[in-house]
Amino acid sequence: MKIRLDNVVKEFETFRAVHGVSLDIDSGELVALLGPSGSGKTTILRMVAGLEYADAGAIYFGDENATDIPVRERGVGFVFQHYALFPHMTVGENIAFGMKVSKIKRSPQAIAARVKELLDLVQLSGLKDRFPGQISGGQRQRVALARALAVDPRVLLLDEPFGALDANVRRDLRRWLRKIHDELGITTLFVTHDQEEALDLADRVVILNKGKIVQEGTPEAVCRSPADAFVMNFLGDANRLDADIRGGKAHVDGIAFEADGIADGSGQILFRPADVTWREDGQGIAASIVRVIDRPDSRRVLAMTRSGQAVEFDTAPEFPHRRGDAGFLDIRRPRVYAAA
Ligand SMILES: Nc1ncnc2c1ncn2[C@@H]1O[C@H](COP(=O)(O)OP(=O)(O)OP(=O)(O)O)[C@@H](O)[C@H]1O
Repeated sequence: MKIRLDNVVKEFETFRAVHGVSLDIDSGELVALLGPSGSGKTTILRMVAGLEYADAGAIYFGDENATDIPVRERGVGFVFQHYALFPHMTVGENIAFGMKVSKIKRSPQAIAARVKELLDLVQLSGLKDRFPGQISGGQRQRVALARALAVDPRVLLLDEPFGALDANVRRDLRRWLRKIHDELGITTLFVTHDQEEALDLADRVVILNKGKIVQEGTPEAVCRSPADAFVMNFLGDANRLDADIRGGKAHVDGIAFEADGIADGSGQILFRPADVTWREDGQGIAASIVRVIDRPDSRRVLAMTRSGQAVEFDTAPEFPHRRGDAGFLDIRRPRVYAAA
């Protein structure tokens, strides 16, 4: 099922949480809405679900305008971070619940067969008779997904479904979710504020800031060509140096970087800590080392340029330099932006 958001607006009293968002999600696509807290991700998801009404704009499911269709008739399945399972029902009963109350009547045998099929799918076959209090958090979220899938939704909506789990479980579950998505091919919209989760899982990432889409594209596209300084910063560690832009060049501490098409004035260059090489041969921005921090597989070095701007970079664990050593920062893949 294709989903289309056409200039959707949502206001809470005087506060505009979603500013005219337009988005096309292809049938079978897994799209992540990624953004900082308060950027409007959940509000957009709730409007797609029908739990919240849009103040302006329209939401289409296929060719049908679904804007005014009530939640129960939209054919959506949800998994939320805190969408608790019914504690007094077993895992099997939780999964069966939606089928029992659905308008589509199924025989008890058909429901039992579907519960078994879903338990196999989420790899929890042995836990049918346990209660939610007797299984782990990761298992509970897998049951929640099975419950959402039980009624054959046209669209799956996931709001930080793994948000409350620890990092290793999260990583396993997102690989698992991707696999299930590939098997079932249900159009899926996934909300997260975790960059790694979005990049790992999604076909396409939609990055939001203050209720607006700032960039959308494949994980590769948003990583390799961040649209602006916000996206560059939000997707990972980034160094930022003030620059003076003149005649298509960005000048920082006497070094010039390409800045084609950027108007003269103040600007900034951003680059990743992995894209810096420390040199002693005079090539790059002059700097001195302020601190060296050990990490399991690398060293993170903090340096200060002559104009007093801080830069962090990553090196091999064997990096021999220490606090106070002078050298040069050779920067690869710098991105130049006009000052915000
Ligand atoms: N029912 C509401 N009443 C008033 N303001 C609301 C309501 N729901 C959300 N907001 C506001 O709308 C903005 C967007 O909220 P939303 O929950 O969509 O953000 P989010 O990107 O999902 O954030 P988070 O990652 O923290 O969940 C926030 O500023 C929030 O305070």
